Amino acid sequence: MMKGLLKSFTFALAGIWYVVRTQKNMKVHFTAALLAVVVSLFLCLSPLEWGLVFSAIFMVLLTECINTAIEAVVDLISPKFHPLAKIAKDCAAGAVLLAAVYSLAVAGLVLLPKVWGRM
Ligand SMILES: Nc1ncnc2c1ncn2[C@@H]1O[C@H](COP(=O)(O)OP(=O)(O)OP(=O)(O)O)[C@@H](O)[C@H]1O
Repeated sequence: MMKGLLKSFTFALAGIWYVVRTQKNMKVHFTAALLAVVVSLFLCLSPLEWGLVFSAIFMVLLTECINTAIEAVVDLISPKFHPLAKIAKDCAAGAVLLAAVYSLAVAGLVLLPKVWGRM
């Protein structure tokens, strides 16, 4: 049981590492996440505000992982142009965009006013 769990965990980490290695957007997301955490540490956020910041960070990272998974499956099943393949890839990319907009909203509503207040 523990062995199976450890195996699944290793596969999941390999998946995340694949996304980091191959997707330039993921590198950008990780850099932005790190920056957001460092800035947040200086701003003495409340638990709720930390929750919003982490929800934004994880939303972006997990949608990028799902987007990469969908792209891989689509490329496997439909290497040639197909309207349904286009829908699948465009919708997956749309999910990442929505998550990015959410994270910008959190940055604008939670972090920016605090940074502004310290100037
Ligand atoms: N097999 C396909 N059939 C139809 N449209 C496709 C197909 N593959 C890609 N597309 C279209 O091209 C767009 C870009 O696809 P692509 O696979 O290059 O993804 P990407 O967003 O550039 O991601 P990445 O750079 O991470 O590979 C898709 O959003 C889709 O509109």
